[in-house]
Amino acid sequence: MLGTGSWGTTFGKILADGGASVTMWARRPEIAAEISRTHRNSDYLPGITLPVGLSATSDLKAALAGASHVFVAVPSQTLRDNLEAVRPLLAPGAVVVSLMKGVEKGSGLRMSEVIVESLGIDPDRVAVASGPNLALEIAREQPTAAVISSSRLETAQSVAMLARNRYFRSFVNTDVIGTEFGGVLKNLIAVAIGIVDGVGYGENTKASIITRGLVEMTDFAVARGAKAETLSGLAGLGDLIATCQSPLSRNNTAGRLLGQGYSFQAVVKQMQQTAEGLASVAPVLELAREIGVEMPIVQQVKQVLDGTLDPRDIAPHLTTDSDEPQGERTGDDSEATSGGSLRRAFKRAFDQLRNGGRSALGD
Ligand SMILES: NC(=O)C1=CN([C@@H]2O[C@H](COP(=O)(O)OP(=O)(O)OC[C@H]3O[C@@H](n4cnc5c(N)ncnc54)[C@H](O)[C@@H]3O)[C@@H](O)[C@H]2O)C=CC1
Ligand SMILES: O=C(CO)COP(=O)(O)O
Repeated sequence: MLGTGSWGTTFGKILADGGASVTMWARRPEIAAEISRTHRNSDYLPGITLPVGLSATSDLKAALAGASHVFVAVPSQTLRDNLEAVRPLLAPGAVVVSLMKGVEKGSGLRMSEVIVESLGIDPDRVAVASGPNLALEIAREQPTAAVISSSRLETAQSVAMLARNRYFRSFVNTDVIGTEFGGVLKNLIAVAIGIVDGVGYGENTKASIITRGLVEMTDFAVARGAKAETLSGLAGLGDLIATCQSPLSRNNTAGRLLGQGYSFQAVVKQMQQTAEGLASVAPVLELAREIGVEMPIVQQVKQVLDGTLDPRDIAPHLTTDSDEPQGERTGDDSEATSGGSLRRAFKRAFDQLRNGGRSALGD
């Protein structure tokens, strides 16, 4: 496991509690020492005792030696630099799993794309994990589900077999684009929710933004090649709900501070942990512009971050977008997915027939 922040450490615990032998790589030797000696990571997971099957080192070579699966949970903007050191040390045939929920500034690449490019490995050896996975809740062993996705189903399955235990269940799919973008985009909507929370608006405003936000997420992801149904699953709607309603979410928290009137610089200074949404706004809007998808909520988050929009005005498009009443277009009836429900029903029936009456494995 590369990264001993809140998610890397929690995922290491998930794997070790499922029976795997886990070596964590920590950038800071003092964190590696604390994990190995006391089975604690008090900066990131206060009050949590880590399993004995989990140890840590700050020696990257030792951490990667003979590893069949390498999980990565560092801040997205540091991934490329970190992988430079990993490349010569990766065991032949090792599967690399991204736990991250950001896109790279400048290139706009998803984390799995950065992994393929930087390590020069086949996409079939890369998987991503996503879903409603607030680290501290899982570290407290509260029952949770996630999705593991890879272009090769067997790769996703091998990871899902490792990432399962009595409190954690992994489903699989092969829609890497949808699974990754679900995690990236829900962060941006969670920032918007935090902002209106900070302003003092109530549940109607938040439910309106979550619902319209899901349409924005689906439009964007489908235009980038995702399957619409992935955005209705754990990696889309599931994660959107968890992140938008939890004070544990760092993106939500960052938004709340903005809504309370703190500047972007002040918020960045206050955040002790990674809030990926803050760095993803600009590259996501650039990608949206390239494919001609409108993202009014994300656009307004950017304006608040830039200091050009008063947080109290963040949702005017919900009420004053147009003089003409508009039809409510949901993710399910967007052009990209028209007939989606019917097609899905047929596909489910077909999959069940193919599986001898059992439902197909997957989220
Ligand atoms: N915390 C959570 O609940 C979840 C987080 N994620 C994703 O996991 C990824 C990692 O996030 P967290 O662990 O939560 O962040 P965190 O802020 O808790 O920890 C980040 C870790 O990366 C290390 N780090 C910082 N700069 C680095 C660098 N240049 N090179 C190497 N390591 C560096 C930090 O020392 C720390 O150990 C993010 O993409 C996040 O979106 C995904 C699901 C859940
Ligand atoms: O991705 C997460 C939950 O699934 C964590 O969200 P935050 O990064 O906003 O804390």
